[in-house]
Amino acid sequence: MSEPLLVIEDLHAYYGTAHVVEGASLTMGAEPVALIGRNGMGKSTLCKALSGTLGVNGRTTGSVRLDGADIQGKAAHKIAKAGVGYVPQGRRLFQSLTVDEHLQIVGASSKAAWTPKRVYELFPRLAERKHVSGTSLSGGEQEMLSIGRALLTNPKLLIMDEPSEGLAPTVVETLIETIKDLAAAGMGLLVVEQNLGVATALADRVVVMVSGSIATETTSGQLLSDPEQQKRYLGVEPLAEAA
Ligand SMILES: Nc1ncnc2c1ncn2[C@@H]1O[C@H](COP(=O)(O)OP(=O)(O)OP(=O)(O)O)[C@@H](O)[C@H]1O
Repeated sequence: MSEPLLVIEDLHAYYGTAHVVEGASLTMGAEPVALIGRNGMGKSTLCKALSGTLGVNGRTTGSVRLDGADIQGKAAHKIAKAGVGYVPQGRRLFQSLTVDEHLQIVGASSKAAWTPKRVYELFPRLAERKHVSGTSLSGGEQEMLSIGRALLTNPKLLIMDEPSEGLAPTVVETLIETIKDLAAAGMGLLVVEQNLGVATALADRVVVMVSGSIATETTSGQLLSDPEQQKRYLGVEPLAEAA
């Protein structure tokens, strides 16, 4: 039997003395998983811990395996090389770099599955804005660039932190279709989403983070049909049409 795509066991993450992820465990295959939870529960910190981007004060313990390879506590570039693509919350682009420079600095091999050319085919809008500074793009274009940059590392697993944040509904719809296509082509997807509509459109399996660990899980169908669950897990008022 082959190993599951991602196995997280008793993962802890700290910023200095702040203990934020407190024993998170999750096993997932290539099927998309949405990670939800109220504000401050540690979702972004878990994403950072998995991608090696906690920063200078960050520290992790526990076990994280990607396709059987130990990636816990490794440097970000090694984790990327092992097959984790990370699209951070807020996109993290550079004002001093153009769209094209953002893609070129990844240093993707011209023989790799994902090249800048293929990213431009996926997002023609980026091709039109090739020479524009990363931070001059619209929110949707910035998200495309952040995704494109992550794809250039040819990930087996794409971790996305709040991809729909701050985007107009029509832009979100297009984005959902693109992300679904990537997942349908076999890329694993772990997506943090506070937007219930987006989370449930992207994944059937929904895991819930409470106080630094994965407390429970549900399905999109159950979540959408149960306003109580929505309130409990997300701390938001239920979707009007879900009642
Ligand atoms: N760099 C940091 N240093 C110290 N504490 C931090 C740091 N970043 C986040 N935290 C704390 O860790 C906790 C979890 O934050 P995190 O951003 O992971 O939660 P979240 O579930 O993603 O929340 P949100 O939905 O609001 O983004 C919060 O109490 C936050 O204040």
